[in-house]
Amino acid sequence: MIEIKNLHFAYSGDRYILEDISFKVGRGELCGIFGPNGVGKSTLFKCIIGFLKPKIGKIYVDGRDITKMSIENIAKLIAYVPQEHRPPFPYLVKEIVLMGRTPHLGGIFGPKKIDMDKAIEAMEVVGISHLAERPYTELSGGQRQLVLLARALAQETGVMVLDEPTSALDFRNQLKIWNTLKRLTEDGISVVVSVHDPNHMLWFCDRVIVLHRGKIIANGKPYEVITEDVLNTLYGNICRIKELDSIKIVIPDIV
Ligand SMILES: Nc1ncnc2c1ncn2[C@@H]1O[C@H](COP(=O)(O)OP(=O)(O)OP(=O)(O)O)[C@@H](O)[C@H]1O
Repeated sequence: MIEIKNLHFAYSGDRYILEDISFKVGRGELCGIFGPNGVGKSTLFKCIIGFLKPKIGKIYVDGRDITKMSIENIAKLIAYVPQEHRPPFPYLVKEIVLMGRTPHLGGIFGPKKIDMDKAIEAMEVVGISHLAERPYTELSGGQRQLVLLARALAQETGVMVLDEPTSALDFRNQLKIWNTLKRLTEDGISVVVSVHDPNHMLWFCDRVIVLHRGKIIANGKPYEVITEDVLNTLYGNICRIKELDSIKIVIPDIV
């Protein structure tokens, strides 16, 4: 469970990118963070994982204030899938996934069999076992996204934060990732994810937080939160919401 209280963040001076951000993500909840380019989603995620320090506010994971914790200790509680990651060295895929085990390794002894097994299992879940011996730097953007998800799975944390994890994926892999995230929530993991497609918010998330100009303008169940009014506020009048077999679907105005 993660709780953000009154978070304010500025890269410089007091020009706040994020202002008065407060929300909770319960155990086993899949929470979408939704908002236009540049609204502050990645910035929020970097605050949550301790890469950036909020000017004001607190972030609690299972009641522990992570704004006071080291990055190493935060990594035992939260796994992060960044938008993009380019390592300077052509590590093999299996080595990148094994890096997810780093917070669990004891001192100088390095990975044990259990760490290897967890990395292999994570690659199987994501469907990338066949890439294990390939250099990460030679993969396509979508394949790299899957590797980063496997690395996060291997980390075995109670909270996962994913920044646009499906942006480079084909249709089948997008659905696979959403199914994987759903399954994780069934195991009690809290998942926070940013995605640009409002339909994905409607169809897959339990809760949606909508950001506009650095503030939360809506927080609740996707069917209540993703409305034509909210989409108009974010993007102007470019789409409509229809219902098909009682499933809501956002349709662009040009169709
Ligand atoms: N290192 C930085 N220094 C100064 N400003 C930054 C920095 N990183 C991001 N910003 C600014 O902070 C704002 C929020 O950026 P952020 O990357 O968090 O947005 P986002 O919602 O994740 O966008 P996108 O959907 O395009 O990924 C933007 O105006 C961006 O220009």
